Amino acid sequence: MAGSSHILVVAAGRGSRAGEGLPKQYRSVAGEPLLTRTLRAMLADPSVEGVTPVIHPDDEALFQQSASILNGAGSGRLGAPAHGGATRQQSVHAGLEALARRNGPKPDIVLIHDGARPFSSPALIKRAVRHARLHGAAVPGFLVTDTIKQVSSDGAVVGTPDRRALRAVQTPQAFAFDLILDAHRQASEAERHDLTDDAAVAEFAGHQVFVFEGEPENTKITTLDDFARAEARIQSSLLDVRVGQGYDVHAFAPGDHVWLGGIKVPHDRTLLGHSDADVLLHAITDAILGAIGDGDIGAHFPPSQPQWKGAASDIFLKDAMARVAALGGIVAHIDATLVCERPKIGPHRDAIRERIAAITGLSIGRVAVKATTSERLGFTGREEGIAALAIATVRLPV
Ligand SMILES: Nc1ccn([C@@H]2O[C@H](COP(=O)(O)OP(=O)(O)OP(=O)(O)O)[C@@H](O)[C@H]2O)c(=O)n1
Ligand SMILES: C[C@](O)(CO)[C@H](O)COP(=O)(O)O
Repeated sequence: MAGSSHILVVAAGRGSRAGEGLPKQYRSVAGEPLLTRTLRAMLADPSVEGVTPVIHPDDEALFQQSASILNGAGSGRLGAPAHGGATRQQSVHAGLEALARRNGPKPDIVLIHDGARPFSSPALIKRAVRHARLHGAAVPGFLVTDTIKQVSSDGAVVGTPDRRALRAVQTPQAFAFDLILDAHRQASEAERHDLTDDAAVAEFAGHQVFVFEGEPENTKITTLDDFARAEARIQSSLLDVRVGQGYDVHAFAPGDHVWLGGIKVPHDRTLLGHSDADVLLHAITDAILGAIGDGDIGAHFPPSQPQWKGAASDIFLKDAMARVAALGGIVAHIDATLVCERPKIGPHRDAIRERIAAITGLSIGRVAVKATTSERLGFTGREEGIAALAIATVRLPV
């Protein structure tokens, strides 16, 4: 019987070659943090029992934000993050030790993947697991098509290896768990911290490593140019543009605040209805679901189910975002209008936009929130309730 497999995603680096700013794994690529994309790719194969991220201790909040966008999309199999070290090798070792300390059985197979490689396919994960079972230590690679030169420090060519014997290797690298944990322990005890991949760690410990077919598209995002290429690649595949609309109404009742766009707004009444009655988030959620033809908020979160009573509505919006991401798409833009006499929305507009941007992972320039009165006409004019309308633009792969 096949045993269990687990994936370690190392994401504790500082991204120094990608220039200043956030660590590269938390920067946005086509509207989503790079690490969110990588984690989703790793969670895509349901036969993998779990995915453990290895992060820098300073990045807890950034990590939680990136992981929260996954919502659904296999995220139940995302484990608590381990803390990495000063080099990739030390981060992998720390992650393996964290897995070894876990309660319960250890995985038979562990795949070790760079957080900076968001483009791996589920087929590559399956191939990696299969070859690890076959050989104990296996890495994805492909023939090099350029001639490779060995050079001395002054740039003088000192050799031209036969390229037929060369392979460019990538991740996920796949191993029997005990083999690679022991190899990392040996390298660490020998104070070898300069090994640039886990195959080299296994080789150091005397194991035979095999190469299986990798994916040229499975590139690593290392420099700013790589970010530009990744962005262009994702954007150019998203040519199926959809527009969805959402509309929602909630009635006023006695109370002292309303939830609008994930912000608690003081008011002399409250809103009644599904969850926390956040009429704005409900309309936006329905607009996104409409764009992908996937029902509406009530179909996925029936008001008859007691767990949604009083629930914070960001859950529903994150779920809709995850449904778009699961189709390989992005939400390009949200435009929403609140219709009410009171409370006045202007003073809260920026906070609401920021909150929606944080929930969705969109930049604030892609979130518009407007408000209007209905000139004292109709139920909103009589201050019996608030209405919200929203439009979402979604881009999906063709
Ligand atoms: N101390 C480190 C260094 C790297 N990594 C991870 O290993 C992967 C491959 O490393 P690289 O692309 O070199 O990332 P950085 O080390 O962040 O980049 P740089 O070398 O430019 O600083 C990345 O997902 C990175 O986060 C890690 O977990 N811990
Ligand atoms: C592990 C790796 O991605 C295989 O190609 C590569 O060695 C990582 O190198 P980095 O300098 O840590 O990015």
